[in-house]
Formats: sequence, C-alpha cells, structure tokens
Amino acid sequence: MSEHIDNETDHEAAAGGEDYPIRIRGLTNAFGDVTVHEELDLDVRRGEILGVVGGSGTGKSVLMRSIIGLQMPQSGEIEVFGHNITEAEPDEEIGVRNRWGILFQGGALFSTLTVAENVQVPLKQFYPELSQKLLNEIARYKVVLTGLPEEAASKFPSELSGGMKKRAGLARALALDPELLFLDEPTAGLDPIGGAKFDELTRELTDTLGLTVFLITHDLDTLYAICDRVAVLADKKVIAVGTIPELLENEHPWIQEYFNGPRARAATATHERGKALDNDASGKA
Ligand SMILES: Nc1ncnc2c1ncn2[C@@H]1O[C@H](COP(=O)(O)OP(=O)(O)OP(=O)(O)O)[C@@H](O)[C@H]1O
Repeated sequence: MSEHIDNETDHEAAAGGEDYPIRIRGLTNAFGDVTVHEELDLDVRRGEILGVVGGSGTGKSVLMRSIIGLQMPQSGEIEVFGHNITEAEPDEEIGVRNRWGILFQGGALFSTLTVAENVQVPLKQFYPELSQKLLNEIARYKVVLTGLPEEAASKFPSELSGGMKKRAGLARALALDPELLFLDEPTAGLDPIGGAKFDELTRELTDTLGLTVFLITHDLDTLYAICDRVAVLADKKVIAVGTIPELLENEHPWIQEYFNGPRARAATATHERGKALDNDASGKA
C-alpha cells in the first residue's frame, strides 16, 4: 500500500517500512455511532520511544489494537514494517507478527502458568520445533534480561509483586527478540520508585536491543524521562507529535493544560533535578 501514502517518492515509500516501522494514514475507527478516530495519521520513527498520550477514552488502546491487527478499522491504512495490516485477517500469516512484542495493561500473564511458561507461549506459537531445553534456556535469559532474579522463572504470577509482574510481562513481550515493542501503561499501579526503575529498564533495553517503542501512558514522569517524542490524541486525531519543548509551543488547550499544569511542572522539576545530579556525578568522576 506504500504507493497510496501521499507526498512521497517511490524511493521514500520503499524505504518507509525501515525508517518508519509504523505508518498510519486516514485511520477511522467507530463503534456504532461513536467515532473514536477520524482520518488519523501517524508515523513512528525507527529507534524512538514514542509516548502516546490523550484524555481517557480518546482511543489510545484502540489505536494500539488497530496497529497490531486486533481492531478492524472502518477505513484508512496501517503499515507495519511496510506490510499492510488493515487488509490482513487477525490470524493471517503476514510475516510481521513475530517482529513485535506487547506488554498489555496489567501484564496480562496467564495465571496458571509460571513466568518461564508465560515467556514460552509466543516461542511455542511461532517456533513449535524448539526443544523444551532450548525453550527453558531462552525463558531464563529473558527473565534475567528484565532484571528479575533467576528464581522468578519458576514462580506463578500470584507470587510476584506488581513491579515483578510488569517485568515478567516484559520478558514475555521480548520472547521473540522483537524490533517493535508496544507498552500499554507500563508504569500504571507502580509506586514512583518502581515506575522510575521500569522507565530506566525500558530506555536501556530500547538502546541496547535497538527497539522501536510505542508507549501509551498517563505518566508524565515517563514522558519526561524516556520518550524521544510524544504523540497527542485529541479531537479523534493525533493533533501533534514532537518533543516536549516542541509541544509546549502548541496552543491547543488540552496540550497546554496537560504539559503546563501543576503535575507537569512537578515532573519537569524532577527531571531537571535528575539531570543536574547526573551532571554533578559525571563532573566528579
Ligand atoms: N470493543 C469496543 N466496543 C465498543 N466501544 C469500544 C470498544 N473498545 C473501545 N471502545 C470505546 O472506544 C473509546 C476509546 O477507548 P480506549 O480504550 O482506546 O481509550 P483510551 O484512550 O485507551 O482510554 P484510557 O486512557 O482510559 O485507557 C472509548 O469510548 C471506549 O468505550
């Protein structure tokens, strides 16, 4: 479908899947009479952490579900790695489903499976030929990669704290060595210290594994600490995408209220303090 995307040359269109792992044009989603998205456009750049914000019910989760093919839109086009998602059935093999990982809200772990078994679910689905020994080995590696102790692999979700559950969900999301990671409110329900540690982990993994991250959040600290750009959903569209300083220039009332409100000022202050401490520490080193 690249040729349908406006304002670009054939060469740019061919490169699109690589430079922009996600490209959305004219997306419209409606439930009965309620239109959630109308002619929404968005490009996600390779290697960035894109924060996705918007008021409650503006359709952040519906947008994520559309991109991963779980929500069939009324109209519009979505390309992931240059493959058209909107024309594919949810279970159709289109060669990209093993290139993304998803951390759903709350972790969405299978409660009757151990952490290791949870991590093995996508592996068994996409690589049924893998031996149990190798599955165990990969699961153990992913568990440790997300900062959990090795013993957590044999625990059931009910035996884990909230923060550990999120890490276990992340381990499962990373099972297939994805290039694209979807995180739906990853720090919701975590205390500020747990949230900050999870943010750090996300940034570290993004950089070391070369991920592109689509991150839905209400957490201003996350936006300030780790997002390269932020996309704002309002009025059924992505009304702005940019760095926080760029968004601060935007006159839209929701953006002004969100990024200039008291909580945003507190998050800015925390972020500035953190940077000053880092500078101090590197100056002394
Ligand atoms: N399967 C569905 N059937 C009917 N309406 C739905 C369905 N899924 C979502 N909606 C509606 O679509 C709108 C957007 O929902 P969505 O969950 O994407 O919002 P959100 O921005 O993620 O909200 P929040 O920040 O509260 O999680 C809501 O009005 C919701 O009620």
